[in-house]
Amino acid sequence: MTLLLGCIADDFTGATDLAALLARSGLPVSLRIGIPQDRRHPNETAAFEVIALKCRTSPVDTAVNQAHQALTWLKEAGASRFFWKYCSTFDSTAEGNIGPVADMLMAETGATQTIYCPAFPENGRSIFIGHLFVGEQLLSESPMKDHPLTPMRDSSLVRLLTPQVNGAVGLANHNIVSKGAESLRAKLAQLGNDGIRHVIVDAVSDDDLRTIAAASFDMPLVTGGSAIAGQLPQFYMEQGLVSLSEHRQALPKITGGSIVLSGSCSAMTRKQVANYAGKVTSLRLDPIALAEEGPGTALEWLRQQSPDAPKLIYATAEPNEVRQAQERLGRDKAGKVVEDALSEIARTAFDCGTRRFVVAGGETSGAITQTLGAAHLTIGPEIAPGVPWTFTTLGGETVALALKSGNFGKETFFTDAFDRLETA
Ligand SMILES: Nc1ncnc2c1ncn2[C@@H]1O[C@H](COP(=O)(O)OP(=O)(O)O)[C@@H](O)[C@H]1O
Ligand SMILES: O=C(O)[C@@H](O)C(=O)COP(=O)(O)O
Repeated sequence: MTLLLGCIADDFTGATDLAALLARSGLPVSLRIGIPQDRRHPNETAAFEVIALKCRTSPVDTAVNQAHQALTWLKEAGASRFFWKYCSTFDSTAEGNIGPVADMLMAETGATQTIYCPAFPENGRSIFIGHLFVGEQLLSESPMKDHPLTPMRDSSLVRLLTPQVNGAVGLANHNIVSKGAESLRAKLAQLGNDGIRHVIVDAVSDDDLRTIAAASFDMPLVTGGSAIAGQLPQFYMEQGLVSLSEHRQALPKITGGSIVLSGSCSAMTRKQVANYAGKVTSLRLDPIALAEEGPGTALEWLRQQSPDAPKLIYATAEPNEVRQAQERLGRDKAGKVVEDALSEIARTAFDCGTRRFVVAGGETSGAITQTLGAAHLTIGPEIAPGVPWTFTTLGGETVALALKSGNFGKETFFTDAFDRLETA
């Protein structure tokens, strides 16, 4: 099939989010974990190929290098348009690799200008006059200010992006976008004439995103959240680049035990963990104990549980508890001991017969998915906006895997997830 858009995502929950929104078009989406080792002939690709990297918190050189390898694979597979997916809350370390990756992708794809649009109105992320809001709060006043790895303390996307890119950053604000695609195209052209290659674009609604997609679908490179990507397929169809085929893949029925593993400390995950902990057997992990003793106690606990009983294992904690762990261990080590422990727990759960996994947290999902050895995910039904069930094969067994972004889903998400799988 013609590969319409080659996509690179900076984390795994972001990749499944992107895949879910592209899949709403009814066109085939393929999600590959890490840089694929095999080459693909253009006939063997889906309309949308997503490559999931785990580079959100990586140093610039590492992220640029990985994204370059992903781009090379996508080009060889036949892509001529590309999408760079980062978080709808623009998560980035102080050093920041969103801009450097975009600069590299522009150079390699011949893009003279690109847009930055992380807005995801369905999940409460909007951009107004270049400022990112989470619900009704500015990003810097939202719980994202306390993120364990990427605390976001500024809401101005222009200010956040400027030190990360070569050249100035422009803004196409809501007054422009609300006047329609021609107005936006004219603004982009004017900024381009002024030498501005990086443009933040405001969006507060799906209508705005449709306007932005209408003005940018033919750019070699578009960057942003999943929601702007989700608007692109209709324009490819309108251009006659692809048409909907009747063929829909049947989804597998998965039985076998279930587990929720949470390393996310995001505000919504904290509520979801509290909700689910009241319903199933659960175990809480302490990063300091993990650093001193390893995950042996948790693995033993897991082996003692009935394989069929639903269970929850989590390191999810309040911001002050995260701070304490980070003061004792350092930010990176605290994150890593939790990610390593949850990964080992996931592997043991699989060995004990677990076949339905829900993982909360982007970094956590990356660590667990890599440890389980998943290489290719098929996209299933959406549980909540941006969180689909996915299916993969591990050791000859089909496994259902839902990778939940920290702040996505309702309070009852974990129960919703297993209910959704029953009715899929
Ligand atoms: N109690 C804790 N103390 C310190 N760090 C933690 C704790 N629990 C989880 N972490 C780390 O916090 C990070 C959360 O990031 P992530 O998994 O991406 O979640 P989210 O999607 O909510 O951002 C991970 O590196 C995880 O290992
Ligand atoms: O764009 C989004 O918000 C998500 O797709 C995403 O990337 C979330 O990241 P985590 O909260 O780290 O899971």
